Amino acid sequence: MILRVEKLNLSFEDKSGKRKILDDVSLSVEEEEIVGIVGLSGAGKTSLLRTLNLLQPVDSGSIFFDGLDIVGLKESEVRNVRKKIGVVFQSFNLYRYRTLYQNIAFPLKIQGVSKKEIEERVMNIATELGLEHRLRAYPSQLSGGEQQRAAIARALVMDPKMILLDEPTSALDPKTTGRLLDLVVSLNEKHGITFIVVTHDMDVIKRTCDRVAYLQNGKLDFFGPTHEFFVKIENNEVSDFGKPLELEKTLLSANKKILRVLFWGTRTHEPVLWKIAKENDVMINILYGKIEEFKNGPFGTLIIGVEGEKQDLFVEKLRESVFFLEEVC
Ligand SMILES: Nc1ncnc2c1ncn2[C@@H]1O[C@H](COP(=O)(O)OP(=O)(O)OP(=O)(O)O)[C@@H](O)[C@H]1O
Repeated sequence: MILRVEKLNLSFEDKSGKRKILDDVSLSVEEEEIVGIVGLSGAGKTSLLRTLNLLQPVDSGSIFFDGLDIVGLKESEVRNVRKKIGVVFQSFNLYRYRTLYQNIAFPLKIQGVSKKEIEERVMNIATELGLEHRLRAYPSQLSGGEQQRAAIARALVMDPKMILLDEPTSALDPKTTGRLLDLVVSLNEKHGITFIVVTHDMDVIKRTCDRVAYLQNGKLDFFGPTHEFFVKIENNEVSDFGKPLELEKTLLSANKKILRVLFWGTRTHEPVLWKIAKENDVMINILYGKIEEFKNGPFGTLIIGVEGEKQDLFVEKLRESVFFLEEVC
């Protein structure tokens, strides 16, 4: 385990008085995991991320990073911890009057690393991130995707154990987003870096995250595997990520029973549905279907209509074989 947060509490004082922003938040992150933090705007996601890098002092609670409780450390010790935790802010925070090379080199320079080693490390990272041809450019001359990668390169150059990303795709188009997500997964797999990602973008969660933390009004409402989080969404237990597919009234009236079925992992590729329908002599009608590639396996959603005398038995058997089944009507 690389990170363990225990009973973290944070409040801010403004004109209307003291407001609780994080309420007894506890969670743990394994080494080499990618964890997403999601929730409505104002739920406390960025505040949580800032506490993890000690940019935000907390009221109470502990943060164990790499075995050490980092809450309440002296300034000199904080600097040592920050070397191991990279942060990429939503606004990138690149130095405007420094070239890309100087931006990436900056953290090494203030650590007193030799010029030769800086050159080597910056070149290696710039090449890995496809930025080697842009090293002389200033931030304003870089595209949004390049600026994002520059900010990641600057975090990466310190050889961190964990990187915190705040809304990494909010300024990117879909193609650049795809490239960035591939990069995060490859850095995670190749360098074993743990990532914690604050996002509103469900593609980020699906494609990169092993587990999801869902914050609601500063409380941790859910923390578990990505596919289980999407079941929560399908179940309408979280209100901010859109409703599951709305079914047309005409479709509903045309079938006796409508089921929403979720498959996860290798089961997604098995002909479970056809087999159980055949065994129970029911007719099925597929109204909607999709399979998405999540980081930890394929995730299938099916909406089916069922007709036949043994439809109740069919539902019972199918429920045993799939990840989630709900009778829509
Ligand atoms: N320095 C501060 N002083 C006072 N209130 C603050 C401060 N920073 C954040 N807040 C408040 O704390 C709450 C949580 O903010 P935070 O930025 O953590 O939410 P969030 O979930 O990241 O939201 P978003 O998705 O909109 O970025 C908000 O109501 C915000 O106004």
